[in-house]
Amino acid sequence: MIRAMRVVIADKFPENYLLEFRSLGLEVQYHPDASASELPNVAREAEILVVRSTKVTRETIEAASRLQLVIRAGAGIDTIDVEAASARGIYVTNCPGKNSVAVAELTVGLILALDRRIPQNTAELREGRWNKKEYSKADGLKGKTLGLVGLGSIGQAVARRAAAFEMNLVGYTRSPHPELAQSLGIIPCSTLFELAERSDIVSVHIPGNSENRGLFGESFFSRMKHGATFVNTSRGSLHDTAALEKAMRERDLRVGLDVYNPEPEGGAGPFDHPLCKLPGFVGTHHIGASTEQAQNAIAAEAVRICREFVQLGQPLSAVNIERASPAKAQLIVRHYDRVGVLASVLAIVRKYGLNVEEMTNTIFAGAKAAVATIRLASLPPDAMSEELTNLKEQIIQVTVKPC
Ligand SMILES: NC(=O)C1=CN([C@@H]2O[C@H](COP(=O)(O)OP(=O)(O)OC[C@H]3O[C@@H](n4cnc5c(N)ncnc54)[C@H](O)[C@@H]3O)[C@@H](O)[C@H]2O)C=CC1
Ligand SMILES: O=C(O)C(=O)COP(=O)(O)O
Repeated sequence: MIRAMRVVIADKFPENYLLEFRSLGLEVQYHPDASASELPNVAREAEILVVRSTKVTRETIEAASRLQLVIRAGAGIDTIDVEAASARGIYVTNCPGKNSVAVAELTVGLILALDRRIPQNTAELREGRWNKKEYSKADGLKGKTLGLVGLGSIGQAVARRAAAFEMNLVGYTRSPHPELAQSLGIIPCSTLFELAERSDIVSVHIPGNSENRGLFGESFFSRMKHGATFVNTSRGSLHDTAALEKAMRERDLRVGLDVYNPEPEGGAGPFDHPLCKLPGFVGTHHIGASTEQAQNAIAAEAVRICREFVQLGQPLSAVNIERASPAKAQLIVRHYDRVGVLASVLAIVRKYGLNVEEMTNTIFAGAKAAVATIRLASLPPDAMSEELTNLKEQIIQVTVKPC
């Protein structure tokens, strides 16, 4: 008997969207408080695993023997062992762009909070002190230069909001798009250091992958203007905390963070961080994506990806598909649509020791004939094409092309 595919949701998820998973014919298991160490057990029987920041380790991937798809209900995929998933042929997808506005709103909130010292104002009021004298000192944002590192979905959303504050915008990105930058009024910087030197406020919107680890260290902060502002709502692994502390103490750098390295697992727990006690610091609890609007948009996207997966057998936007195909040749076989034809073709390909990299089979109207496109690791010898052509009862035509 074929059992329904099981989707395990191992993080907090809007409950009304759980019904939508069920309407796809999926069996839903909801574990909102699962930790990374519980996940190998929780996901053991799952075909589809949906997570927010809960870490999906190699151990989970290897324990979940039925797993076919991991959906990161968010943007950053640094919490998932994508390499382990790829090694077992498991798709990994994220929900790009669906929480960008929420992160951009928080970024602007941090920038304003740092300029006007809103949390410090509130703390003094709570302690029963009126201190207009101290808190009357603020710069204002109009005419200040905001330097955006990363001009993807969130960087662009921040740029649009900063433009409303009449700020000047400079940007640095790995994937320059001059027309887009121009349309957003962003002046491109050719290096990260140029951005550091030109900006009054730097805001970081790049992934926390291994290449970007520690990108913001002493050499970057020492190029920032004295008294400038650094905001990171992307990942804690991107900045060097000790260098940031030094810059705060020696160069009056103001710092706004939503992300830390490390962060406590789960929703609540003790937290002791060296920057939090410094006067120029404003921070939040990795809540960039945590608005109802963003979580509904993320949940709707996770459901859409599941629907696509159930209907097509694959997600169309997995992050771990080999983009540069290793195939060197295409073997195109037009054949009769009969039992065993593809098996005969593949047996001959195997006899010649050729690895199949990709393969599709398209049926023509009436289901009498089909075309198989088999992409091979190397060009086959002429003898193989001849052998295939000789299968006259099964094969209509054989073509070989390099690719
Ligand atoms: N605080 C929070 O709750 C959230 C944090 N994030 C973080 O924000 C990051 C960015 O998100 P999106 O804008 O949606 O991603 P995105 O993929 O749309 O944009 C990232 C951009 O960064 C660029 N980039 C990568 N490395 C770079 C480098 N070294 N220098 C300059 N540019 C570089 C890429 O070319 C790309 O254009 C995510 O990877 C995630 O870590 C995302 C959502 C919520
Ligand atoms: O989407 C992202 O990359 C985030 O960092 C948001 O994480 P969260 O969904 O709040 O655990």
